[in-house]
Amino acid sequence: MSSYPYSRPRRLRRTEFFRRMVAESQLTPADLIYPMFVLEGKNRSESVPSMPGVERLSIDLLLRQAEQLLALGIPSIALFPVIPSDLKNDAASEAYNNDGLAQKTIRALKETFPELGVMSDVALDPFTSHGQDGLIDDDGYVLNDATIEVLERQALSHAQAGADILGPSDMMDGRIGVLRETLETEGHHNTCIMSYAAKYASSYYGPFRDAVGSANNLKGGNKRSYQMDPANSEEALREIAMDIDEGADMVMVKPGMPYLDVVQRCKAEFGVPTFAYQVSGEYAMHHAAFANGWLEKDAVILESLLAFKRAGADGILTYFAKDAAELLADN
Ligand SMILES: NCC(=O)CCC(=O)O
Ligand SMILES: [Mg+2]
Repeated sequence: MSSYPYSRPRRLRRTEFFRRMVAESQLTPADLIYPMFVLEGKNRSESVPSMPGVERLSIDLLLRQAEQLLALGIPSIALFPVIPSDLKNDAASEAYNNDGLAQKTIRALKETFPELGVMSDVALDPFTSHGQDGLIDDDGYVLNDATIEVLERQALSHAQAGADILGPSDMMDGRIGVLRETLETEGHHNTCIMSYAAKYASSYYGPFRDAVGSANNLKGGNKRSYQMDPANSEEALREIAMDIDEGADMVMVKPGMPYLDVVQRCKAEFGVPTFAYQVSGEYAMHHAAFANGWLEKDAVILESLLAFKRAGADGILTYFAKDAAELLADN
């Protein structure tokens, strides 16, 4: 490499056409997955105060939104059901109800918009009375293998409903292998798994728990006995390696921006389709700054998402998906 004055990096920054010619990463609507919250009923929408612009929608309204997302070029949504408390119990039995809210929504989406990818959440926290992602023993410890048996039934019901992608977000050990095996045995060879492979016990999930109404159930409890310690990244690579080995088609790191180092290491080490989840707390803090006029909304949304691409992510789950796709269409 030659040095100054022969080399002047600013030459390639002088005009927009130069900057575009040498840009190393690009953000497109195809990189975005939009998480959506669905509730029972008709013509119902509820806002989530800690997530401005995010709404819980009944199936009819969700379908209308889905149409807009398709028009914007967003390839897939991630679906999260909001379950009324009288359907929650310690066994999470509503999770595998074939006529449950998630299952009904998946069917409606796939019937109406077969060209829109639907990813379902495989985890028990929306369905347990205690808000943990699994079954618990008398001490409140989340049981690994007993939980997997319920996840298996839940996953199968989602696959039968037509989900394109299962997103196990629970962090039980070994669940990817069990789910893959069940899918194969039951003839769902083409149902994909995007594993929440490195999901951290993060404090950035608060607004999501407001959105699905599990914050109260959790009663100040935490998920540190199964989700990862924010201190660790070697362990993340081991977790990801295990999930790939067990049959995950795609892997995810979560949260997003505070964990971009993990995203980068994952992509560099394994070269598999790698996704990151820009979680509710990241969305909320951006919005708080926008509302105060402290950050410029449009530019910061796009910069925050481009950062994931630069780190090596193939796609981003983000509540900004619609905003970003609209901005990209305008550009
Ligand atoms: N299993 C899905 C989540 O926990 C989402 C978290 C968030 O957006 O904060
Ligand atoms: Mg694991």
